[in-house]
Amino acid sequence: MKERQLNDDELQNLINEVEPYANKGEVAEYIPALARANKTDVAAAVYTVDGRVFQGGTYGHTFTLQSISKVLSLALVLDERGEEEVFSNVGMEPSGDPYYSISKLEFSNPTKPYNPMINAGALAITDLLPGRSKERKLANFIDYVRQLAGNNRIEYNKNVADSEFQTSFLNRSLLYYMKQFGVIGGKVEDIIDLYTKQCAVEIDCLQLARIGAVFSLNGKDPEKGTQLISERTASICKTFMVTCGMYNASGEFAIKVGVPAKSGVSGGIMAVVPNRFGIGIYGPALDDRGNSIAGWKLLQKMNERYAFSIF
Ligand SMILES: NC(=O)CC[C@H](N)C(=O)O
Repeated sequence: MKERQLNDDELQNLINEVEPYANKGEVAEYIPALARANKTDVAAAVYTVDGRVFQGGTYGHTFTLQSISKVLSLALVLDERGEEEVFSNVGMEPSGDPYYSISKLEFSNPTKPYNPMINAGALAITDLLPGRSKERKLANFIDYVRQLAGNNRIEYNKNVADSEFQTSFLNRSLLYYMKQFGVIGGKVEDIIDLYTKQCAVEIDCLQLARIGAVFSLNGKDPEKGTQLISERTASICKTFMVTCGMYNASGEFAIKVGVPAKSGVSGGIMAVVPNRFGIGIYGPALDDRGNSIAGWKLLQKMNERYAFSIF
């Protein structure tokens, strides 16, 4: 088994090789609080399905989930409400457009966001989170992340949530458009409040790698063996990660790395190597399509060394 060679030193060596790429990227600035990230940070953790852990780089830091939260809210909503309800509101096709794009919404008839990994679809999924109030929905989401990450102190970062809430004009536009056509049941301001908090849930690489390991194990907790996500839901989520998880670079990522992965604008990437390990990466310098530039390179190098592409 190739991953036997993986250890902290190997991981650190690979991180050293990709660190220079961080200088070629830019941190996200459209959410003011994210603009303060340290551009040169690169960190990674690997959580194997038998519970071994490897870490390297600046791995102590926490960061916010941002778009990685989309795959977790989808998992929770699918298990709570079932496929039929979810996919009557949101589609299954990659859009090929940037995550914030509004253009395809107008051309879908009936109005339906293309998939749950772009903002329009993710906002529609947030509207379906279980709970009678937005406070309850947020608490349920955070509890869920805590279980997946194996840490019950996980919280959302209020500064990052406030900062996005005050500047989310485009996401509000997507919501108002969908509200007009009946895709959204709740109030726009409630959904934007909940969504910005969901995106601001704070995590570190190791916790993210552990969540990846749950997906690698088809939904099973790597320590307790309990089923945290149903097998069917885990499979749907992994499929969306392959087809849409790296935004409009998902096709190139499938060719160059070849595993389910989801990135966020904070610079996080969660990658899932089925039946082997979960990977959590943080590198806030982004490429022009919004993926961590060093994180992508690191996964590419890891695939070259450990041959984990599923294709
Ligand atoms: N790509 C992302 O990570 C986007 C998430 C961010 N909260 C937004 O909606 O704009």
